[in-house]
Amino acid sequence: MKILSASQIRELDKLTISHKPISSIDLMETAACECVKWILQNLSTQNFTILAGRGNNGGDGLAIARLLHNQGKEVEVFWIENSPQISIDCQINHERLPKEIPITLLNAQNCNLHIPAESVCIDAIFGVGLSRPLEGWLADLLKKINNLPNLKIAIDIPSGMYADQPQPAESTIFRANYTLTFHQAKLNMLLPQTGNFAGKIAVLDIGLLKEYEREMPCNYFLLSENLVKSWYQERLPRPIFAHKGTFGHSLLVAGSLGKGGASILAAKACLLAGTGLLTLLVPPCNYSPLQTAVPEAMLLLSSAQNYIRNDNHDFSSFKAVGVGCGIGLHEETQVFLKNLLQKAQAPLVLDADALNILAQNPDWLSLLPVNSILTPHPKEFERLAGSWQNDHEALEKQTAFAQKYHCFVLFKGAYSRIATPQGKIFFNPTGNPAMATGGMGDVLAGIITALLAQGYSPEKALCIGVYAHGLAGDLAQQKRNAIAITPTMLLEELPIAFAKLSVS
Ligand SMILES: NC(=O)C1=CN([C@@H]2O[C@H](COP(=O)(O)OP(=O)(O)OC[C@H]3O[C@@H](n4cnc5c(N)ncnc54)[C@H](O)[C@@H]3O)[C@@H](O)[C@H]2O)[C@H](O)CC1
Ligand SMILES: [K+]
Repeated sequence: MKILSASQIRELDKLTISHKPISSIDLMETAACECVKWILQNLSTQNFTILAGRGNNGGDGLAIARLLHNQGKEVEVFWIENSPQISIDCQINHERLPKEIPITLLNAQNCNLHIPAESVCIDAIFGVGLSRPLEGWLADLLKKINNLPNLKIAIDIPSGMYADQPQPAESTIFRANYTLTFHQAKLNMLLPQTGNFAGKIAVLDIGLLKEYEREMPCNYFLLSENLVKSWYQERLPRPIFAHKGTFGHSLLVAGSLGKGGASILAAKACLLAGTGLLTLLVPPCNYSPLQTAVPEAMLLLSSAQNYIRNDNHDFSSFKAVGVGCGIGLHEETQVFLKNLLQKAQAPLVLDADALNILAQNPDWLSLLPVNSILTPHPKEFERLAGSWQNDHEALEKQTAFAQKYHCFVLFKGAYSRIATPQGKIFFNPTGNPAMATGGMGDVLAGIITALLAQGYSPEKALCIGVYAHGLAGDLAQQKRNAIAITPTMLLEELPIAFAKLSVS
């Protein structure tokens, strides 16, 4: 699914209106109907306060007010003079508002509002038409609303948030629990500095014409369940006469003194994600726990007791190699990594300390085999690529890095994003904040390595792996409504996540 810019969405809007054909007022009605459908399906609240502006986002809000009223809900409207003109469709929806709905005008002179605590607060002040940061009484009004305890829903985009441009520092933005967004999530909802204001995102289909979207140039995509399923199912069902050799032999280079757990987590994930065979290269200090916790794995031992060193093991039989989880930064481990980069014959996944070693030896980046997969969290990426002023600069750095070194860069976090050497970025919608616990990355590295070993291309292995990892995290979180989950809890759900991806 493409993540178009605000101007492309406006263009798609126009094309839909002229070619479908549908009038703009009817498109607005569809948008409002979809919002009300979502509200009725997801909330049992009786009272709603609509904050509507004077542009088309405000028009959506006024239509939502009418439709909720028609459903027997208690509705109150604050009509906010946020722009000198009233859009035509907003005016029509103002005229359509039933007289029973109380409406109060708010402007610079009169901006007092009282919202009962039990009322759900719906923000339809600004949509994607926002052209400058909110100031003065409007900014003060939003700050006041943000301090209220009410459940808050933003329509299309939280007011004050830019759709696709760098957000000026200190901007005032409506802080939503949910954002009901039309057609697609907007880029800034998926980025760390602004995304928090959107809360949970629900994408509502309002029937914009897909054939025109297809032709619009775009480098940003949101992974959809259907796309990930179709990629995963390319290698399914498993042949009846399959044997362990059919699904590849993975090598994980992981662990050091005090970090044997990382190798155990990566190993378990690699097995559950379907590698046919698994060997780990580990230091002897991790030998016993690994043999006990993961009896399925074979072990190669480093000749150094507590860390990995270059022992000239033969890696030629492995179909994929994952390196880095808990390996530490010992200088002999660094030599090992350099040697691996120079000699690797199988696709590589570089995680954690493998990335930190690269950051300490930037010259070695040129040794990265083409199409290697790097899986940094933001701090690791900063060590590799330098710091950034805002999320958009971080996105540019990620794209540039992937293109320069012809590798895939996964920037981990909420809406983890995957940069390809061709300049595309895929955002991942699965996962949740309960997954912010140590060891989650080790699990992910194991999963991606297993998918590579089974023969998926680096791009598909990475996208499927990230999606499945987040999905398993969502299943584990939902099982107990947990605030935090451990990687072990996620591992338990991994087979279910893959099973879900294996059915159409
Ligand atoms: N295809 C769709 O997605 C559909 C979208 N709809 C809704 O329409 C809005 C976009 O509406 P638009 O009239 O273009 O703009 P806004 O309502 O966001 O803004 C109103 C108006 O305000 C002015 N303005 C901009 N910035 C500021 C500012 N900082 N201070 C004061 N005034 C400002 C500017 O002139 C704007 O025009 C979209 O988000 C959807 O909610 C359709 O209803 C359905 C189809
Ligand atoms: K809004």
